Amino acid sequence: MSVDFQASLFEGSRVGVGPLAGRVQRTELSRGAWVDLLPGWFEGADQVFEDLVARVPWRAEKRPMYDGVVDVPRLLHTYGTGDPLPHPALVEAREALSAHYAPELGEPFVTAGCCYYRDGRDSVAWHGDDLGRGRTVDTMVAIVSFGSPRKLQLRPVGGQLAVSHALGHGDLVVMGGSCQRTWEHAVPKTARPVGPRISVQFRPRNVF
Ligand SMILES: O=C(O)CCC(=O)C(=O)O
Ligand SMILES: [Fe+2]
Repeated sequence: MSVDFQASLFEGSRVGVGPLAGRVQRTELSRGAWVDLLPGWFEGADQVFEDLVARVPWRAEKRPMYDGVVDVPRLLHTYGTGDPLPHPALVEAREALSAHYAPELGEPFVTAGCCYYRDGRDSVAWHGDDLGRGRTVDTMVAIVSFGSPRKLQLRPVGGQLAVSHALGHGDLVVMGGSCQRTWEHAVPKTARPVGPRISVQFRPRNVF
């Protein structure tokens, strides 16, 4: 096999992220919250999706509800600070996000939460990522989406649904400013026949 042929093979199957600067579109919400969007940030998102399905040690969680326990309707795994990530493209993504947002955020993204929505019955209810510092200070949560598009909805705390983004294959969304404490987000269930979706959320230290 010639070197040229090998190079063209690699070119056609590049997996990784594109540039962020000048491409991310910011929408100011109210109360000091904002959302950045970059559709199609990932190249080779198909391959990343396949690899994540196979490599992430997905687990089902249960949580207490009334006098019993119910299944959390999605599969999960969180990579903590320093844990090796399951795909080099995720390392590339985390480094690119940390570099791009450093002037505003002042610290790197360090954890990667992974969620696997198997079909339209899997979902996450309205919440803010406010169990850690997100409850009291401005921060950022960057989400990359793979697989079937699903809606990410946003509303001000105590208010009506205000923003809905169909997050597609390889898309980036970053929630910033006061978003985790003044706004809530959700991925609603859908009766439409949808395929599986994986979401990877990059967060700074002690944001979850
Ligand atoms: O699936 C998503 O994009 C959102 C997940 C989310 O909000 C969370 O896990 O905190
Ligand atoms: Fe969240």
